[in-house]
Amino acid sequence: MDLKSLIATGALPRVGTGFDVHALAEGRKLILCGVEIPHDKGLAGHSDADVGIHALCDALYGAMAEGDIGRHFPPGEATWKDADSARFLRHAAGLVAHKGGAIANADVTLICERPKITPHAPEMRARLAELMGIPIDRVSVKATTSERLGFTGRGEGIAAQAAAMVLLPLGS
Ligand SMILES: Nc1ccn([C@@H]2O[C@H](COP(=O)(O)O)[C@@H](O)[C@H]2O)c(=O)n1
Ligand SMILES: C[C@@]1(CO)OP(=O)(O)OP(=O)(O)OC[C@H]1O
Repeated sequence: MDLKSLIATGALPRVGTGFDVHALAEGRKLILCGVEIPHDKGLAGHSDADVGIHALCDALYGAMAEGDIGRHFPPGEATWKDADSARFLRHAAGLVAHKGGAIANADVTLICERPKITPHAPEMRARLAELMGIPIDRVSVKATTSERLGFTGRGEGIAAQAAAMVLLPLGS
């Protein structure tokens, strides 16, 4: 059902949050929120390590009380080796639709000193919106440094946090 009809039926707005971290390593592509970004290092992981998408998936699963990404795609399982994380986000969004719900909005924050995220944010928003099947004006991608503090400040890794609101029929 579309968002407007769900609101009219008194569907319950449910919020979810997600957080993820991946280490930066030489010889890896940097893929953030579904977009490949030119950088001297990429994120290490079993999958493509798209930290933004992983955090967003957890926000969607959390909003539905459906566990986390590792429950749906067990860590280290051979099938997910170098997997495109787009697949995980399509699954999370598909589960919302399967329950008769809709995604109201999503907001991702990437935490790193480098690369600069803002120039890539429009493309990231467009990709996330496409994968979730919602309009781009309901998808936000932001960035912050950690003022050179901690592992993100030292450039050892990138962290992401996400929030999403989902409307679900009552009782689902
Ligand atoms: N990797 C990043 C980090 C930050 N930005 C942009 O810079 C602004 C200021 O960041 P502070 O951590 O100093 O508050 C931030 O609001 C972003 O617009 C960025 O593009 N990429
Ligand atoms: C989706 C998975 C699958 O191996 O991807 P990873 O690259 O291992 O990423 P992580 O965020 O550490 O854990 C989630 C995993 O379930």
